[in-house]
Amino acid sequence: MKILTAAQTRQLDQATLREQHLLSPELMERAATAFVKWFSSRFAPAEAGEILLLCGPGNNGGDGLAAARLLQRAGYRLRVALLPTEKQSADWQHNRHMLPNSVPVVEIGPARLPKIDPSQLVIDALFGTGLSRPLAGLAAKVVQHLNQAQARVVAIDLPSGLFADAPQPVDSAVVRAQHTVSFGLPKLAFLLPQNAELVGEWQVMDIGLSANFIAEAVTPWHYTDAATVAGQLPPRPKFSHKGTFGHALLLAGSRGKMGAAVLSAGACLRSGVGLLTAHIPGCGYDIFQISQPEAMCLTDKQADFISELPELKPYQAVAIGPGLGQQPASLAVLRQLLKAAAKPLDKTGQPLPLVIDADALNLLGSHRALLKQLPENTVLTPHPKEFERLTEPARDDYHRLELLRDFATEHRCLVVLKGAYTCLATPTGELHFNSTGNAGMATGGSGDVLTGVLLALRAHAQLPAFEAVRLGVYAHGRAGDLAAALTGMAGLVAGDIVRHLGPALAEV
Ligand SMILES: NC(=O)C1=CN([C@@H]2O[C@H](COP(=O)(O)OP(=O)(O)OC[C@H]3O[C@@H](n4cnc5c(N)ncnc54)[C@H](OP(=O)(O)O)[C@@H]3O)[C@@H](O)[C@H]2O)[C@@H](O)CC1
Ligand SMILES: Nc1ncnc2c1ncn2[C@@H]1O[C@H](COP(=O)(O)OP(=O)(O)O)[C@@H](O)[C@H]1O
Ligand SMILES: [K+]
Repeated sequence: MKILTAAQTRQLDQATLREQHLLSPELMERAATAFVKWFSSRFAPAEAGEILLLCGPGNNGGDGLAAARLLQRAGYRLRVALLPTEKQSADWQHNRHMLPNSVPVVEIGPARLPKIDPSQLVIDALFGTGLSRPLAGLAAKVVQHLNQAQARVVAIDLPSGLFADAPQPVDSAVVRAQHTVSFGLPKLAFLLPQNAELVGEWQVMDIGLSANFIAEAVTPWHYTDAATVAGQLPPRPKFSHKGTFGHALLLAGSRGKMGAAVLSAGACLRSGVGLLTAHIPGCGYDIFQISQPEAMCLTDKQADFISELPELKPYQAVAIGPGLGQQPASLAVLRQLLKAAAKPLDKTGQPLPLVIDADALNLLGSHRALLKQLPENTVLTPHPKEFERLTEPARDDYHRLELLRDFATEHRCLVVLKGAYTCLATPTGELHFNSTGNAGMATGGSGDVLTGVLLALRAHAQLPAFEAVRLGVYAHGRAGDLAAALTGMAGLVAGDIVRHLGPALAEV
């Protein structure tokens, strides 16, 4: 699914009107109907009490007025407060005329702010994608008044004052919504941690916008949902054997962190790899062999950390990093690996697929000259702190996306910036946000599991690099969701994600 800018969203509305021979009030009616469908599925009229609808001057306000009419017809009680302006949009005026007189309407003024009860439901239809500058004056005052009231707020399309696709100055007035009900496609703003408390829980409703326009729209931003990855995992042919699905090598673990190696290995095995060999420090031999009997195991001459790189010929992909530690000898192994992987090992002429995680990323961050040696399409899986060590501190989440895009294009690699909407950056500068996963996965070892999943999928001969990583990130989050449905979020541990990888991959 694509994510468009606010400007493209307006063009999309226009393209839809042209293509479907609609009048613009008809499209607004679709939006309002979709909003009311969501609203009535969440709040029964009796539970909603008297709703306050705050209405701005543009089409977002127009959506609000149309929704007010439909809500009243559906048995809800509401009053409307209008933000005064010199001009209102044509569709706003149309819906103002359509609003029955039985809905009380008042005009807001500097000395006439609407009374808002903390227990009240408020619908925010002040501003949407047409916001052209940060809110000031009376509009800002209304938003601050609303936020102070601590009422439950449902925003139409966007919390008012929030830009759909760009940061706003700190301290600017933005509605804090508990729910945001948007139309057509998700907005970039919904996916960034800095906006979480403004957007709340969000939902996108289908209003039949032009599929042709969306297909042709050029955007770096994408959203990976179930439809994106459906059918992407190649089926296992009847006569396949363990050699068909690749032999993966995992370099992981150190004293006290053998669990990372065990979790990664388990995830790799549960993600369909044909064979897995782990190279681990001597101290981990019993731990590893007992907990992962399906994997083969090579032990390092060092007891507590990894200091040797095994012969790479047998392997179709290598992952390094989970629980590795940052010993100089392990850094030397990473150096050798980058050098060896860059030289094509087989007749395809492709470099050996690598997945680099955790301490291997920290080693790259403290020896940045090594970044120049990353083979093309290497997968890096930093969380925001690890990413900062590879680049620089970001001013905000939007700046972090810029740094991410620049990093992936400069080093021609696939960077998985982990988080609530994990963002995969590609060598061509695309950013793919993942839709699956939950806060239960914010627990030690979840990232090690992801490394194992990606290792298995990069070892799969029939999966191109980008598709493998996008699919792996999606399946990892989906496994977390399936696990949390059983354990609850607080009770979820990384091993639960491993146990649900099978069903998650079976779904796609
Ligand atoms: N087109 C369609 O058919 C559909 C559209 N849809 C709906 O339309 C919404 C977009 O509508 P929109 O483009 O009219 O913009 P909207 O967000 O209402 O605000 C624009 C108004 O606010 C003003 N304004 C801006 N910034 C301001 C500020 N800081 N402080 C004060 N004023 C400010 C601006 O004035 P100006 O910038 O010209 O000064 C203008 O008057 C979209 O979010 C969705 O809800 C759906 O119904 C689907 C079908
Ligand atoms: N709030 C969240 N919502 C969705 N996924 C999350 C959330 N928090 C963490 N995750 C996922 O869990 C994993 C955590 O990785 P990481 O921070 O490396 O953990 P660890 O180092 O303990 O293994 C990432 O894949 C991340 O996307
Ligand atoms: K709004």
